[in-house]
Amino acid sequence: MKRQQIVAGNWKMNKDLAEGKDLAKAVAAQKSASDVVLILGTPFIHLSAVSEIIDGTDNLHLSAQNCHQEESGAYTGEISASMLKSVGAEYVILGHSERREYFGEDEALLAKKVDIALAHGLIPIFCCGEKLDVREAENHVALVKEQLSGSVFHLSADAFGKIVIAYEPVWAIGTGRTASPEQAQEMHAAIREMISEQYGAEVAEATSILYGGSCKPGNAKEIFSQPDVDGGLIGGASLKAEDFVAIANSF
Ligand SMILES: O=C[C@H](O)COP(=O)(O)O
Repeated sequence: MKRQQIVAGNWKMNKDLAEGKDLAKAVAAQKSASDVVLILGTPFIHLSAVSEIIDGTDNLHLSAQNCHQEESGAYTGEISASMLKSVGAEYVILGHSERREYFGEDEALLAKKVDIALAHGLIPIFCCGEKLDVREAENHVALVKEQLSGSVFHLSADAFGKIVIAYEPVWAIGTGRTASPEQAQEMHAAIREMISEQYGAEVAEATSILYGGSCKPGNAKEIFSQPDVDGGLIGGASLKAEDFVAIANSF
């Protein structure tokens, strides 16, 4: 079965509204006619406007970068999954290392976020990945297994079949230091094996696993050519339409 190829941009906390609209318009104007699913992961306040801009396009989709784990209530400053759905988001990035590091998000909390996102019809792009010390101690595969076990392996096979996994080695995020294609392939194959053990080969074969961490037009082709790499979660390079679309055209 052919897996979905996905290139998702994570704008993080960048671009004011006017700049974000310009970026979305530029991506919409340049996008390729290929089968690649292109996702714009915008700040919350951009979602409505970007949703209108990409409405009617073939392969452009909208993602949020986080959601709260509860349905609604007294959580000042927070945004719920149903709110995201109501403004046109189809995806939500969960478990990003910056959320883990700066906002203390752990596996138990992320499991709740994954559940509520799915309950509202959002597709989680679930991030996992090790820090440098873990990689150097060669515990990276075990660590990623813990992350997946704690946050997504409680799902039924049906529910798991809806999600996207993003492997992002923390040491490669925003550092200019990319995982080598071999390092990416090793981990992606290991993740697919974990999924296979949990849900069987069919689900594992159908799951899109994205690579993230200093992915750029110059290195995307080599990384995406690995058999278990199904695309990328792109930070810095997603802020320039030309670079983002060039990455999408790297399959
Ligand atoms: O979500 C995206 C990743 O954190 C990668 O960021 P980067 O491409 O700037 O290294």
